[in-house]
Amino acid sequence: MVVVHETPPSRVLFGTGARHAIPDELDRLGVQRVLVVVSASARAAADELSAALGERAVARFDRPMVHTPVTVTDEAMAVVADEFVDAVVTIGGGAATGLGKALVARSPMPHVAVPTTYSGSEVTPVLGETEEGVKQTRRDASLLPGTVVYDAELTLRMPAGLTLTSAVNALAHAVEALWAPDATAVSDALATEACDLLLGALPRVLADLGDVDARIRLQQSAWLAGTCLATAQMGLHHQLAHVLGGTFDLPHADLHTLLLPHVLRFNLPHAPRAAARLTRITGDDPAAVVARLVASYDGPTRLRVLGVPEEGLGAVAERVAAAPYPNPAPVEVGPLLELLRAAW
Ligand SMILES: NC(=O)C1=CN([C@@H]2O[C@H](COP(=O)(O)OP(=O)(O)OC[C@H]3O[C@@H](n4cnc5c(N)ncnc54)[C@H](O)[C@@H]3O)[C@@H](O)[C@H]2O)C=CC1
Ligand SMILES: O=C(O)/C=C\C(=O)CC(=O)O
Repeated sequence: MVVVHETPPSRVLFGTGARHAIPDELDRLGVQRVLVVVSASARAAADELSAALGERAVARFDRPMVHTPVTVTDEAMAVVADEFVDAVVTIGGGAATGLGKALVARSPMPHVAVPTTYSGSEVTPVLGETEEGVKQTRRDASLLPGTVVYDAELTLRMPAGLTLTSAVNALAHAVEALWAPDATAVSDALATEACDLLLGALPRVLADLGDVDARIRLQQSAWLAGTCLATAQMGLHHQLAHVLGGTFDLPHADLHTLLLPHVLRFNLPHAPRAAARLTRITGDDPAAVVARLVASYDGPTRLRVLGVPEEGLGAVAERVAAAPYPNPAPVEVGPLLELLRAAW
């Protein structure tokens, strides 16, 4: 069998204070009319950037939304057109990055992504968009942000809950790369290092949210994990997150966090290589370790608490089983419904 490994070409500026290099990066790109897309949490960083850019910061859009609803993208596209925007800088979580990608898909232009969570979207050519409650996810090289700026100083105020769930979102990217049918020596190496680094750094950060060194390590693991998502195919875990998230408009990272132990339990008996690596890293049953980690920091553990109606689970199982993402365990309605009921 021949597997194809592609390394997506992103340029990464990494380091505390890296955000101050954004104006020079925009000079390098030769752009003049910049739209700043910003999550509510990153207003101060956007103000700082706008002041540094002066007249080049022609517009700001501050309402990116999780799961990238096309109605919100349409609003932002009107700003792109009205202001003759020729580049977008996104500062914030995966919702801001996703909106940047959706704009680039409609109006090709340079995208500088400045992530403030661990979603990893900034290094992937993946975009999920939601229209009328249905989330469609696609992959295209043109969606990958050209420049990524990782500045751990922008993550120091991330609360414990988001730190935990966003890091587990990253962990899920690495875990699924380990059992992906197109895993390669490179994706295995990235995924193994991502899991090891992340599981070491996360308890340190949760013990001291302002520990810059541990935050840097978490950001490095998110970068590695995002790169796994960029190169290897997603499986059942991401598919469940996308179908549930799009259908019930749920918080993305919370959903990943509560699903991961269940999907690990479901898949690991069918994925011996991934099981061996994860057992070596965790020193225990990987599903139990992740479940304990989430529970001990009061993370989300029940779909019903997120607001998913029990009677909606059957339709989710049927939709996923009708067109499953590639997955080591067979994806059939009955076992899937059991998994969902356990998570509910
Ligand atoms: N295409 C891809 O490769 C990927 C896409 N995604 C997408 O990204 C979105 C989820 O992104 P997330 O980052 O989980 O959440 P998010 O972008 O929705 O942010 C969640 C909340 O956290 C706040 N926030 C962000 N950074 C913060 C910080 N440093 N301190 C305090 N608050 C902060 C935001 O303002 C928001 O209220 C979903 O739409 C998901 O589908 C997620 C992973 C990969
Ligand atoms: O589920 C994830 O973390 C990875 C991919 C997506 O979320 C797709 C997207 O909404 O951009």
